[in-house]
Amino acid sequence: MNPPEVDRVAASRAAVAARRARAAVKHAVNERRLSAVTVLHTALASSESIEATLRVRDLLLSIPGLGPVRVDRVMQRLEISPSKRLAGLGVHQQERLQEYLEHRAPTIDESALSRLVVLAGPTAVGKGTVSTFIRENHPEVCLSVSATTRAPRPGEVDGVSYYFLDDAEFDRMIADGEFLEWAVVHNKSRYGTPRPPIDRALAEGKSVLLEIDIQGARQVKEAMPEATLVFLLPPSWDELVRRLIGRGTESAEEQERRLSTARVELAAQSEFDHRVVNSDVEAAAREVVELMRIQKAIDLHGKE
Ligand SMILES: Nc1nc2c(ncn2[C@@H]2O[C@H](COP(=O)(O)OP(=O)(O)O)[C@@H](O)[C@H]2O)c(=O)[nH]1
Ligand SMILES: Nc1ncnc2c1ncn2[C@@H]1O[C@H](COP(=O)(O)OP(=O)(O)O)[C@@H](O)[C@H]1O
Repeated sequence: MNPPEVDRVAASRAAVAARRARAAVKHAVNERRLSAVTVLHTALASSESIEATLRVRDLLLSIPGLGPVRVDRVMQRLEISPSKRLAGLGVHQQERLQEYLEHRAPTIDESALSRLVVLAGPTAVGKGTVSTFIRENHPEVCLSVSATTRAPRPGEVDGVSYYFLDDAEFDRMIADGEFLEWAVVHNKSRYGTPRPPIDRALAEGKSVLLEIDIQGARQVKEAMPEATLVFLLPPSWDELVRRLIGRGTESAEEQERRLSTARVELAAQSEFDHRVVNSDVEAAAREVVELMRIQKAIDLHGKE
């Protein structure tokens, strides 16, 4: 290699190394191992630092809870051009950015809790069918897998449909505080929402959907008031009865018991933030996902 070529190779290696270092900083902010304010301070302290070469836009985008639309709006308000790097900020821009990062950028709780949506409704209204449709068609939505003491039905897979536990293991999880909520449903089996996977998903900025009963929905609202509660309704009472009987998974006696619970549950619909009628599975699923999007937008943009 002649000298100019050696220079070119060295320069391109240095560029790759700098790109990797910048990506590592953004990743650390995204994982909340490093705060965006610390990155700004490091950049301002030394124009030679990797942090100084970060674009403001990329730094903002690495903050969980900030999407491109909101970032563009924030930058416009801070009067910082999209291509600006941290090292190139004027004094007033630095002050405005610092003030935003310290006081107005989303915090862990704000970005996490707002994306928790609970789907509840009476037995056989189609909660399972609608949430399965969402799981299969909207991979961006994280579906919580509940734990239960009831026996698996044919075709149900442990860890996918539910975590099927015995009473002792369920007791242990209650004692260890591992449930966000739990309840005895239909006066029979216990069902609960394991908390750690939800905290993890929310911390990663994902939307989480819980398909649980009404007692559980109330407990979630109590524990996390920011959660959005959606009530799934049948097109009519007769259709609900038809669906329960048509599913054929319960004895006549069990069906009676569930229908009497359903009457009480239908009366609770006014406690919910939104109501969705499940006439058509795809349309109902779309409506629920749309509500999650709208809710996310309100939570994120409404705070600006
Ligand atoms: N509180 C609570 N309820 C749950 C949970 N998981 C499922 N359920 C509810 O338990 C009820 C019984 O569910 P399942 O045994 O699948 O029977 P289904 O009612 O016939 O669908 C349904 O109303 C579910 O919404 C959970 O983690 N917590
Ligand atoms: N929109 C719908 N139209 C017709 N049948 C439906 C619809 N949604 C669900 N079902 C049927 O109703 C029955 C009960 O649905 P399921 O999802 O098990 O209810 P849930 O989980 O609320 O108890 C199932 O047989 C399902 O195939």
